[in-house]
Order: sequence, then C-alpha cells, then structure tokens
Amino acid sequence: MPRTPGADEQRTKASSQITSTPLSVVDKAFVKALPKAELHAHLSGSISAQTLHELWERRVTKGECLKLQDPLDVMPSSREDVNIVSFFPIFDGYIYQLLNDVESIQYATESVIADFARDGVAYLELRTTPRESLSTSRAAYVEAVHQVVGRHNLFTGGESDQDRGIEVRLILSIDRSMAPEQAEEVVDLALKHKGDYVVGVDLCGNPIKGDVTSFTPAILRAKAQGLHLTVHFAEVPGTATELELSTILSWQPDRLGHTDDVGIFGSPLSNEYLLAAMNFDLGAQDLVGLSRSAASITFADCRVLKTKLDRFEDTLRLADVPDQH
Ligand SMILES: CNc1ncnc2c1ncn2[C@@H]1O[C@H](COP(=O)(O)O)[C@@H](O)[C@H]1O
Repeated sequence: MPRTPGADEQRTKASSQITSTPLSVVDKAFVKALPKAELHAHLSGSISAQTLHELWERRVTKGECLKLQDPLDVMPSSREDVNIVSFFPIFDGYIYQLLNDVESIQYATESVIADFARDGVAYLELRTTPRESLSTSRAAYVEAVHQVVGRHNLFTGGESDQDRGIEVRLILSIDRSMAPEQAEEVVDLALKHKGDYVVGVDLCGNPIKGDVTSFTPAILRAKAQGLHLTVHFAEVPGTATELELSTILSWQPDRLGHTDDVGIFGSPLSNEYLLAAMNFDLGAQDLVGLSRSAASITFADCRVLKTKLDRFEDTLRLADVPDQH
C-alpha cells in the first residue's frame, strides 16, 4: 500500500544517499528484508491514507459520508503536521467515521496486516479498542477483527515457517475515556478470545482524559486470568503524576510505552530501524540483535519470526556482511 508521500522521504533522507545491492549494507532494502516484530500497532492508527481513501470512495459511491473530505486530501502528510493535541481528534472526527460496519473494519484490518507483512514484519501484535458504532457492538467489532486475524494465521502460503508471511496476535485496548463497566466489557471480550489470538490488554487513549484508578479492578481481573498487560504512560507532562505512576506500577504491566502510528506519522517499522541505525551507528548484526530482543518480549511464541531471523542471519553470514554500515 503506498505510504503518504513526503513523510517517508523526510524521515529517511540519508537512506537515499546509500546505494547498494540488498543486504550488503544497512539501507532501506536491508531494514525491509530484516524479519521484525511489531509490538505496538494500533489497528485504526495504522491504516494508510490510500486504504482510508478506498473506504471513503465506497461510501461516497453509496451516497454516504458525503460531507467527509477525501482522506488523501486531509490526512496529515508529515509528522510535523500532527501533535499530541491534534492527533486524537483524527480518530473520532475522521477515521472512525469510515470504520463503522463489519465490512469496513475487515477491509481495513486486511490492509493493515498486508502493509505490515510487506514491510517485513513477521510477528504482529495488533492492538485495538473494541468500539461501538451505529451498526456494531463491541463484541461484533472484536469478532470482525478476530476473523481476519484468524484467516491470516491459517494462511501459510507454503509448507514451512519461512514461507509464512506474518503471525498476528491481538491486544484489546481499554480507552482512558471509558467507564469502568466498559473496561470490564473489554476484559470479558479479551478473556472470551484468550488462547485464540488475543494475548493481552492495553490502556490507551487521549492522555489528558480519564482517571486510570477506576480501571484497576478490570485490569487486575485480566491479569489474574493470564492476559498480558501493556500501558501507555506519560505521553504528556500533565499526566505523569505520582498517583498515575503508582497506580499503573501496582498493576505490574509487562510492557510500557508506545510508538507512533504509521497511518498518521508515516514511518513504517523498517524506517524506525533505519533511523536507529543512522542515529546510533548500528551495523547489520546490531539490527538483527534489536529484532531478536523484540522477539524475546512478545506476548506469544513467535516461532515464524525466529525461524526467519535464523535464516536471515545465515544469509548475512554467507554474504560475509561486515558488522558495519
Ligand atoms: C500516539 N500514541 C498513542 N497514545 C495513546 N493512545 C493511542 C496512541 N495512538 C493510538 N492510540 C489509541 O488507539 C486508537 C486507534 O486505534 P484503535 O481504534 O484502538 O484500533 C485511538 O483512538 C487511541 O485511543
């Protein structure tokens, strides 16, 4: 799926200066070919402008969404166009208006998974917030996403792990603006699908909203039933309070932190690896090591990724790639 023009260019300025045959140096081709784990992808934040455009076109053809502008015209074209305040309204004001029935949710899920696979992601933890819309309940939303994920996990494309494209697991998010009962419903849904693709729960949403202490019962129930926990924390200075920190730490989360949504900020995971290589002077083996360390903190076994990493390292050895770029 084509990425937003401009953003990629801007963030990978140096990469275009490197010309090489694939895998001989750390460049765009290398970081794409490197098998990777993406452990922090928000489904609705990872939809490309092109896919949103396709969803918009379908609606317009049906005579719906006539007041909504074409996503190709209104989605930010570079990260400089978005900040933490202008970021969250993009979902309610725009993206969610295009994702409000089973068909559109599944179309977007398919496209997001395909984009990650094309970027060399072999293990994906996709987080998403079970969301009610005019035509879907929270349960129907999860069912819709779950079906697509199931199809991807079953599709091997070949006999061996190496042939398989991508393994996908789901993390269901509690949004900070939810009422405690809604958070309980998210945990119920996560528990219902635990064992088949749902591996954890997440706390996300606009950091200036909500009182996280009200989610403690739901989150502790999820943990007690064996779900993993990841949380967004301290995204804006005002919320990095002692109370919020001690509450979140009392939940004993497995992972903290976040990365930027690729659909909005336009930097795919491969590009983040390239930026790390450029800024920290990392070589090929360092990047393989980074990917292995991500593989060591996944919420489920990532056998396909590990097999692919072994093969990738064999290829590097055969090509006698120096640990420098
Ligand atoms: C930049 N960092 C972030 N911090 C906190 N929450 C974020 C986020 N990026 C995305 N989301 C959360 O994920 C939702 C979109 O995906 P889903 O509808 O769940 O698939 C957003 O509404 C927001 O609540």
